Order: sequence, then structure tokens, then C-alpha cells
Amino acid sequence: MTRLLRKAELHCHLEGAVPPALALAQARRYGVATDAFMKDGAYVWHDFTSFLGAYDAVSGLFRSEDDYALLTETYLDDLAAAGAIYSELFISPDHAEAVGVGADAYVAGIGRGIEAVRARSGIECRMVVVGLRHCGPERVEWAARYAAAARNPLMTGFNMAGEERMGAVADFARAFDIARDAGLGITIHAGELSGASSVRDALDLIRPTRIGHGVRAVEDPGLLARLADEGVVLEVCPGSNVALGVFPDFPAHPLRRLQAAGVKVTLNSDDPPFFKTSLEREYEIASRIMGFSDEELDTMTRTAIEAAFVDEETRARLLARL
Ligand SMILES: Nc1ncnc2[nH]cnc12
Ligand SMILES: [Zn+2]
Repeated sequence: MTRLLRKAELHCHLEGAVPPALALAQARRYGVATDAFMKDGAYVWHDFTSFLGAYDAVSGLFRSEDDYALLTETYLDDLAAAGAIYSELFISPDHAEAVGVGADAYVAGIGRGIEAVRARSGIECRMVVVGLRHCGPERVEWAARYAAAARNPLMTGFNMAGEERMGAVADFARAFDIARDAGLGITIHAGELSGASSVRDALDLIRPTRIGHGVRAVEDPGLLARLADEGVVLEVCPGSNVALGVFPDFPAHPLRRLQAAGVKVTLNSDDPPFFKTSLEREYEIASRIMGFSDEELDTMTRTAIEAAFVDEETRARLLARL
């Protein structure tokens, strides 16, 4: 039973965390038809491309600063109730611009949500700005420049998500340089839809302290040794990997092999309602199906806090709560 364990999450996309009931309420408010991406109260998609389509459609239901404050509060209230003391939310200023909210109002709404939930539950949260790979290097650089210029104490990291099979990692190195030079923490999606070579490219060209997913590093023992040696932390999302068919089922998932190879691993929900999961369920799966003990789960939570994009005083405070 993992319910009582303290938890931390490094990898959750805010627009991927919209509960279907909230999406329906927003759709009703704005007079949007939901049949193309929802059925019987659940999101509908069949592969990564259609997942991204459904994700974009749901993002389009949030159109104001208040909408984003509501979404942030809804997710963080649930996460705190499940025992989480820390959360990093991946945010996409690109989505905000696409729906006409504007990145500043978007970030202001999310910031309000973070502060409201922290005041009532104590959960700490930071924003990690995400550039979308399928939008190309120029848009990703725009996102990096936006994050670098913001100087917002709640916005502490930079990431790239989206269609991993598009473009070469090298094309995005400049965006990450901009973010790193501004003092932001660096993580990148790799080794999810593409194989071990994408993880190698990320390490060589981006020099992240963390990798989103990274699970297909398991295809290359030399790479596993390198990840362990360099202490790079993997943001592992088993429910997402199984839902997207990266691995056929949980017993086949490599979380145990990664951990046994000495790689630092953490548990995350990615886009929870799209993958019928939650952070709590990820801990339960790791416990019941993968056989991790409570001590091993606590180690993953500690790893997440140690790798969090926070100042050292906040990190010490969070570690003291474990
Ligand atoms: N699992 C995932 N991989 C890449 N980009 C994403 N954006 C939202 N979820 C994602
Ligand atoms: Zn992700």
C-alpha cells in the first residue's frame, strides 16, 4: 500500500493533466464539441500522433488566465491529496499563444494556482517551460528565450517534448544553450519513441541533468553504464510507456533493470488521464507489479527531490519532509 508514502513528481504536462470532467465543463462553457477527442467521459486516441491531436484539442479549452489557475489548482489539489510534496509542471507557452491567451497571462494563471494550493496543502511546485519539437527549432528557441527572459522564481527549468522522431537533436542545441545560460535546469524528452541513440545524442549535445523517459537506454548496456556513471536522472513514466505501446505491459517495463544497473530513476505520470493513470497509480504499479519495496520507492522520491529544479534552501526543506 503506497497511499501513505510521501511522493514527488518531476514529469507531468499541465495540459496533459486535465481531468475529463473539467474538459467537459470547459467545452460546455465555450460551446466546443468534444466527440472528436472524448467518448464516454474518457479521452480517445489510438497512437502517438492522435494522442498529440487530442492533447492539443484539450489544451484549446483553456483560454484565459483564470482557466489556467483553475486547471493548476485542480491538478495540484489532487496530487497533494495523494501524498505529493513536490511537483514540476511542464508548461507550453506555445499553446497559450495559439489560443490567444498570451504567454504572460498563461504563466500568471499557473503561478496563482501554484501559490493557492501551496497555501492550503504545503505542496511545492515549479514550472518547466517546454518547447515543442514538432514545431521546429525556431519555435523551441522562442520558448527558451521566453523562459530565459521571464526571471520568474517559479519557472526554473527548460525541456523539449513533442514528436521525438522529427528533426535532429543537434538542431535544438542552441535553444538549450539559451536556457542553460539563463540558469534554468535542463531536461529533455528522449528514449521514448526513439531508441537508445536518441538518449546518447541528448547526453552529448544537450548535457541535461535529467532525461524525460530515457527508458529505451535499456537497449544499450554501455549507455546504461554511462547514465549511471554520470548520475543522470530518468523521469520514468511506466503508465505512459505501456499506454503508448513503448512496452507491451508492466512486467516487460525496464524500470527494474534501469534501477539495477545503477541508473537514478523517479516515478511520474506524464499525461495522467490520457493514459488512465495518476502519480498514485504509478507508485502502486511499481509496488504491486514491479515488486519495489517501500524503501525503494522512498529512494525514488528522494532522487526526485535531489534532482528537482529548486534552490538549495527549498531542497533542504523538502528533503526534511521525507
Ligand atoms: N509522452 C510524451 N512524449 C512527448 N511529448 C509529449 N507531450 C505530452 N506528452 C508527451
Ligand atoms: Zn512527457
